[in-house]
This record gives sequence, C-alpha cells and structure tokens, in this order.
Amino acid sequence: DTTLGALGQRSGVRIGTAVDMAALADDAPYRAKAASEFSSVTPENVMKWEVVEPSRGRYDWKEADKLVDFARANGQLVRGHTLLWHNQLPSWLTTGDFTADELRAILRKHITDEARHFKGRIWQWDVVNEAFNDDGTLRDSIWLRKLGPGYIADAFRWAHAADPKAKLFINDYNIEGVNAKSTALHDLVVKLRKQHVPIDGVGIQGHLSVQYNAPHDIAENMKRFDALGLETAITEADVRVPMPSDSTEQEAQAEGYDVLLRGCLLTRKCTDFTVWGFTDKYSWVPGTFEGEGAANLYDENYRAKPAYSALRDDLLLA
Ligand SMILES: OC[C@H]1CNC[C@@H](O)[C@@H]1O[C@@H]1O[C@H](CO)[C@@H](O[C@@H]2O[C@H](CO)[C@@H](O[C@@H]3O[C@H](CO)[C@@H](O)[C@H](O)[C@H]3O)[C@H](O)[C@H]2O)[C@H](O)[C@H]1O
Repeated sequence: DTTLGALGQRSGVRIGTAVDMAALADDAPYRAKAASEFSSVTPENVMKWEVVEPSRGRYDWKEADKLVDFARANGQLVRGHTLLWHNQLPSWLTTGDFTADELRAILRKHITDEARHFKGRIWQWDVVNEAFNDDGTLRDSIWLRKLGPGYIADAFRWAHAADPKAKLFINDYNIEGVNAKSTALHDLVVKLRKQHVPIDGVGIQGHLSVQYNAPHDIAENMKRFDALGLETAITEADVRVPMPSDSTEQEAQAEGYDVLLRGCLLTRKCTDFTVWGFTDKYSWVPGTFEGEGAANLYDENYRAKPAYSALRDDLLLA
C-alpha cells in the first residue's frame, strides 16, 4: 500500500487532510480519496463555534459527528479544529453585550461542552487558533480585550479537564520559520509549561505561496519545540500559485510541500502532516487570494500533481 497515509506510518507520522463535509456527502471520488489516502482528518469548518452553537445553548453536532464516524470507519485519527478562535464565531456571541465574567463563563462552557461531546474521539485539539500577530504581539480579539492574555492558559485547562486524553495544541500561521511570531509563540509555550498549563503541542499551519521563499529554516524552528518536549504538527499545508499555473510553478509548488514535510520528518516529535484540502476542486484559496489557486496535491479532476509525488518520495526515502 503506497498511499501517503500508509507510507507515513513507517515514519510514525500521520498524513491528513482537512475535510469539506458538503463534498464528502455529494462527491463520490472525493469521498473515496479522503477515505483511502489519509490516516488523519480535520474538519475544515464543522467543529467551529458558529457551526456547533448557532444559537446560544442549542448545539448542532450533526456534521461533526458524521466526520468522526467516517474517520473511525476508515481507521483515521481526528484533529479537532478549533475550540477558540477570533473568526467564525456565532452572531449571538459577537453581537451580545457581555461583561468579562459573563464572557469568561460562556467561553468555559463552550470549550467544556465541545471537548466533552467528543471525549475519547479526538486525537489532537487545536485549542487556541491564531492568537498572535506577525510581529509577535498578541492579536487584538474579543478574548484578549475582555479576558486579558490569561484566556489562553484557561482555555487549555478547561479543555484538559473535559478530555484529559486529547493532545492539546496551539495553532498558528506564518510560524513555519524562525521569526518574531514563531519566537513569541515559543516564549509563550515556555511560560505556559512553567505554569504547568496542560499544553502538548504546536500546530504550524503551513499556508505557503510559490511567490515567497519556502521556509528552509523550518527544521531549526521545529527543533526548538522538540527541545521543550512538545509535539509538533503541520496542520494546514497548501501552496498556492498564480493562475493559470504552468509546469514551472507546479515544480515550485512541489518544493514548497517538500520543505514542509521534510521539516516534519526531521523533527522527532512531529506526529502529523495535514494538507488543508487535497483537490483544487474545493479550496479556500481562490476566494481569499485573488488570481491565486490550484494549491493542492490533486487537480480538480483528482489527477495527482508533482506535489503529490514529492510527498510520496520523501516518505519512501524516510
Ligand atoms: O482561512 C484558511 C484557514 C486558516 N487557518 C484556520 C482555518 O480554519 C482556515 O480555514 C478556512 O476558514 C474560512 C473562514 O475563515 C472558511 O471559509 C468559510 O467557509 C464557510 C463554509 O463553507 C462559509 O460559510 C458558508 O457561506 C455560504 C455563503 O456565504 C453560506 O451559504 C453557507 O451557509 C455557509 O456555511 C464561509 O462563508 C467561509 O468564510 C474556509 O472554508 C476554511 O478553509
């Protein structure tokens, strides 16, 4: 079996994908590939707060439960995404006028109820997502403004209390290499560990573009977290190209994926390499980066691209 998932097993690294639940329901080739190629899955949207609690106190786990059942049926582990973020929050929360104590109680209940609902069925949780700015300062958000920087430690304590077996991660983007943001995150993790906050890992998203240099110092960066005894994971890898893409760009794209995966393979406690979608047919990129796209391993007809071969070759050599 030379699927990426099977090859990853030889190196003790799960190879995963973000899953679009509408495509999983309606697109048979998508479902078949998602089931066979990968050894872990992440919900692209259906575990986010706006989806699981559209109105206060009314939970909707339907789509998220479907993904967990799908993963179980295919021997895959699930990365939960995400308990706490500044985006995709329900409108009752963003429009509500809550005191700091009320907001804190609301956040605690959300993290507790969601982690408890999936207790024992989630391998790794992205507990806190995108808490930093690129300059290394904490991102201004409803959480920082009303609860102060301590909200991060509290989120981990609440998640751990609700599901002690789940591995708890802090996740962010533009932290692939050694820079102000990855260093600030490193320093925060050192502090949290000193406070005995139950944090287990760091998620490095890995959203790249062929128009920027690939992060060749990624192994040096990831080793810093290894040295702290933390797990790491590449959680949202994709490499976007200017459209229409040509063979040169596809080769540059393959190099981007290669640099990310080799960073993981060179890091002792990197346990997962997840792509943020695997086919150009379904991707967040064109809707966000004008004129860019085709960021995934397979084209819109599920034909493997050079990026796919680059990952397979890395895993075969590992
Ligand atoms: O932005 C890329 C990454 C960055 N890191 C964190 C990670 O969580 C994030 O993922 C992206 O996060 C984005 C939101 O920030 C997601 O985009 C949302 O994806 C949702 C589900 O498809 C969209 O919601 C649908 O919108 C439709 C039209 O507006 C409505 O008809 C649907 O009812 C509604 O579900 C939102 O508009 C759209 O903004 C992308 O699919 C998802 O790939």
